[in-house]
Order: sequence, then structure tokens, then C-alpha cells
Amino acid sequence: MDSLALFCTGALLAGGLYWFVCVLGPAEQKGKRAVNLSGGSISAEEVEDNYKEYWKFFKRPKETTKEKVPDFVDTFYNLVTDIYEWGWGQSFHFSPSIPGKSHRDATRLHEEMAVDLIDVKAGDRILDVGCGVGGPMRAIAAHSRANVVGITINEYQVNRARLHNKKAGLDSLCEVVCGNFLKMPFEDNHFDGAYSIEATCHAPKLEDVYAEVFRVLKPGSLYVSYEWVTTDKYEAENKEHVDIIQGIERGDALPGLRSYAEITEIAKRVGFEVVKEKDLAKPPAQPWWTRLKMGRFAYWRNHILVTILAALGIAPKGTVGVHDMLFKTADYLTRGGETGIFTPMHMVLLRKPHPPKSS
Ligand SMILES: C=C(CC[C@@H](C)[C@H]1CC[C@H]2C3=CC[C@H]4[C@H](C)[C@@H](O)CC[C@]4(C)[C@H]3CC[C@]12C)C(C)C
Ligand SMILES: C[S@@+](CC[C@H](N)C(=O)[O-])C[C@H]1O[C@@H](n2cnc3c(N)ncnc32)[C@H](O)[C@@H]1O
Repeated sequence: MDSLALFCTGALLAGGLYWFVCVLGPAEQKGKRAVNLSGGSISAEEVEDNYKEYWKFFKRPKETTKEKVPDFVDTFYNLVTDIYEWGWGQSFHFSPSIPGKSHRDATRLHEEMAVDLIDVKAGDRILDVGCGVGGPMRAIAAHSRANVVGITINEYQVNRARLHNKKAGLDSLCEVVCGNFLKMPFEDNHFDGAYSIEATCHAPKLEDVYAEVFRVLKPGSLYVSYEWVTTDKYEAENKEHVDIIQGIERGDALPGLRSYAEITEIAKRVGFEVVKEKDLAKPPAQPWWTRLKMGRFAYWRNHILVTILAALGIAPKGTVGVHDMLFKTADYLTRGGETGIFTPMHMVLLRKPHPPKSS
């Protein structure tokens, strides 16, 4: 039995190593190897500095940090992008579990729902606000045949997304731009629709990103967002609740989670008409956090693997700290889901109204 356990562990480590080197490894980025798990755009030594900087951010008073949030988020994604891709896949978000379906299918269906909601047709031009390495973008382009333009602040993600688009044969439909969604490099009234999947939670002020989406959308078109929020079960005086929410904010580079009720208020303030809102995590939806819980064995395997790679000098030393942080974050997120005080899928469907006709 012992030798069987040893064999299984060895096989899993070998499998992990194969995935690490062969799947992430060949992606040469600007002359640096992505396999260093540093985001490829920074050197091995910089990983540790970035990691220290990342934690310092939370010690600064909130008023002094607003302007620095996009840089801090960029640093965060330099640190985690490879680990996310390695351990979760190309879509960096949650979705409700669907009995009898794989995580991959559940993820795709959650993404397709977004584009179905904004009612686009083949050939339309739509915007992906905070596109990551483009998992949702590719599913959405394949499903709708719309032209998708994604924007992300992180240059390494841009390179990864372009590489994946090409490999999937979807580069004629999918375009990726490096930029800040708080100040987008697009003209007014440019897009036929827009969506954001678990990305706008990184904005220090939701008004700012919603106002930008409003500006670039054509009048009459729709925007859907999956927002990370605290629910009405969250009690600010409850120590455990505060601990969970702060744990989620620290481990996911969030400048402060908003409440469920705030989202549509903000949307209306910038001029949107609210078409629909729903917490997609509410029953009968199956828990989104079971995938995090089920991954526990894999996390330990990954921890061992990352430790070995760092000891061998293949991955930078800071990687172990980053992985450890994510391990803890998975626990805070699970507790957020189980207590019901947090949801990563508050869906809001918004319309940019036509301007009133002047008489
Ligand atoms: C929307 C955001 C990201 C959400 C999720 C995609 C990620 C949140 C926590 C991440 C993970 C936690 C544990 C990691 C594990 C220790 C490692 O071995 C493999 C990768 C993880 C499973 C990783 C994967 C992505 C997450 C689930 C935020 C940032 C707004
Ligand atoms: C959790 S990931 C989600 C990515 C993608 N929507 C998905 O589901 O796979 C959040 C994304 O938002 C992007 N982002 C955060 N703040 C940003 C900003 N100010 N400007 C542009 N992109 C930003 C990150 O770079 C990252 O790509």
C-alpha cells in the first residue's frame, strides 16, 4: 500500500512537472521564459521584490493608494498568472458547479451566458473588460462569432492571450490590447456590447470603470458584469466575517469589496439603465467553491512541486511564497462561499440608453 502511495505521488509529481515545463515552458515571452512563474515580464530576483511590494500595499492608508492600484494589480498578475493558468486553466473566474458536467464545461456555459445576455450577433464588435489570458474571450468568440477586443493591464497576459488565440485559430476574431480599463484607448460609441467577468472588482472606484464602459458603448447596447461583492448576510461587526472578507481582499489584490446593493446604484449614477440583476450563486445554483475544496490534494502536490523547482533554481524562490498565499486565499474564498457572505457572481445587465431626441 505504501509503495502504491509512493508510486501515485511520484506519478502526480511527474505529471505536474510535465505540465509545468511542456505547457507553460515553451511560451517564450520577450526573450524570457514563462516557466519561471514570475509572469515572464520580470526577472527571477524581481519576483521577491514584487511580492514584498505587494504586501506593503495593504499597510498604506487607503487614501494614498487609489492612484497606485492599477500598478499594484499589474504586479499581482505578474506573480500569479502562471500559477493560475497551471492550476485552474485559461479562464480566471468561478462558475456554479453543474452536476454531470466537467469544470471546463461549467466554465464555458457561464461565459456563453454572458454573451447571450448582451444580445450580440456575428460580426458585432464587443469589449472584454479585464480579459486575463483570454479563456472567456475565446469561448465567447467561438459561440457568438462576434469580434472580441479584450483589455488587460498586464503585458504578460496580453502575450499569453495572443498566443492562445493563435493556437485556437481564433486570432481573426479576438484582439488583445494592453491598457488600463479606467482610461481606455478606444473612441466613444465604438462597441456593440461589452462584458466583464470578475475583473472590475480590481477598480478602486467602480464609477470610473463603468463610466469608461458607458463612454465606449454605442447607445442602445448592453453591458453585463459579473461582480465580486459582499451579500446582505455580511455583518461588519462580526469578527469572523471581517476576517474572511479581508483575507479575500488581500489574496486577490482587491482595493476593497463592494456590497451587493451598491452595484446598481453606481451603474445608475453613471447613466446606465438596469435591465436585470441576479446573484448567480444563489440556489438552485450549485456551489461555485466546491472546485476550490476538491483541489486540496492538488494544492499540496503543487506546493511540493513548486518547492522542488525553487530549490533547483528552475522557479524563483518567491514563487513558494506566492503559492502559499494562494493556498490561504482558497480557504478564505471557500469560507466566503460557505457562510454566504460573499459572491463572485453578482450579475448586472445594463443598457446605455439612447440620448433623448431634441425637439
Ligand atoms: C477573479 C479572481 C481570480 C479567481 C480565481 C481564478 C483564483 C482565486 C484563487 C486562485 C487559486 C487558489 C489556490 C491555487 C492553488 C494553491 C494552486 O496550487 C493552483 C492554483 C490555485 C487553485 C489558484 C487558481 C486561481 C484561483 C482559483 C480575482 C483575482 C479577482
Ligand atoms: C481575475 S482576472 C479575470 C480575467 C478574465 N475576465 C477571466 O475571467 O479569465 C482580472 C483581470 O482584470 C484585469 N484588470 C484589473 N485591473 C485592470 C485595469 N485597471 N485595467 C485593465 N485590466 C485590469 C487583470 O489584468 C486581469 O486580466
